Amino acid sequence: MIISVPATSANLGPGFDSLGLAVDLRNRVEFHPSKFFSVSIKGEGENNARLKGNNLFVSIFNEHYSRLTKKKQNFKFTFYNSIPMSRGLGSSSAVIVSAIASAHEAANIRVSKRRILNHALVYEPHPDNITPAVMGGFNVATIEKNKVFSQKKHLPDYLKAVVVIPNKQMNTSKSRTILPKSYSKENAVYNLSHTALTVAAFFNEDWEMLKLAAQDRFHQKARMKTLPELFSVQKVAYESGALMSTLSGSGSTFFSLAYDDDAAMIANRLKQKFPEFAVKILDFDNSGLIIER
Ligand SMILES: Nc1ncnc2c1ncn2[C@@H]1O[C@H](COP(=O)(O)OP(=O)(O)O)[C@@H](O)[C@H]1O
Ligand SMILES: N[C@@H](CCOP(=O)(O)O)C(=O)O
Repeated sequence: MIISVPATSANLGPGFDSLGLAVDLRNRVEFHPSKFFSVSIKGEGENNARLKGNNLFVSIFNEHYSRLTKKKQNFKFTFYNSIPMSRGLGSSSAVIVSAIASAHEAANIRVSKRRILNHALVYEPHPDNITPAVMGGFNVATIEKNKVFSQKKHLPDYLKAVVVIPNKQMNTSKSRTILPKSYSKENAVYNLSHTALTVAAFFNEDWEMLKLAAQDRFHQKARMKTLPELFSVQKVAYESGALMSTLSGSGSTFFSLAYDDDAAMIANRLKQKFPEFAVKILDFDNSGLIIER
């Protein structure tokens, strides 16, 4: 059995903790019961010894497996990781979602995606990454009484993501500590109206509206200042035809959305100007969590 979960780009400018979409870059896990516990990692994190001993996936998996079965069982886990860690592409959400889904599969208990999402909220209290990780597509999400309420929009094939992935890791919880504790009414209204416009533009497929809509006064600037080259990344992406260009999650990745026909040129310009950063063109993902039995 293989369980896979896509990378996600959260916030999308003004939609702090509420907007996110999924891209076609997946972490996969295979597992089966075994006499001895073992972890093998291929791809991202394969040289990180810490992940063999103290692994977020394993601790969440064990918690759910013992809750569901009241039993202890060793498993052999093989991880195939494509999502870079702490770069604003939702690696922690992917791990949380796949661990919860895997534990249910291991316990032979069928569970809805919505339920997996609500379990995931316990480990990641903002819903903007976990929602597209589970559901795929573009999502707007909120929390009421410890549950996620969300709406999804499928993303068309003629759009691509162009992502610039710096080498620098930005830990999400640390990056949240640099944000202001409160915002003025003016800035709150600014973000509220821009988030609403971004959501409407996605649902109405008014892609040309996104550049104006996806402006933020809550978090981007403060975070980008820790890696100032990101201001130039955004400028070059827009000059080269990006429809929107925002910090991905808490960074350090920069996410741009573009028409299929423009994506290669945008990526080439970004590669040329920022040879020190990885640049990838990705499809959007509309599936979210996939369980292949
Ligand atoms: N493939 C993985 N396997 C195990 N743990 C992971 C994996 N990916 C991410 N993590 C955990 O999530 C942490 C990164 O979380 P975070 O800083 O929120 O990054 P991101 O922005 O990518 O979600 C890592 O330090 C690690 O504890
Ligand atoms: N809304 C969160 C999103 C964090 O995304 P990540 O991919 O960096 O974990 C935030 O802005 O802190």
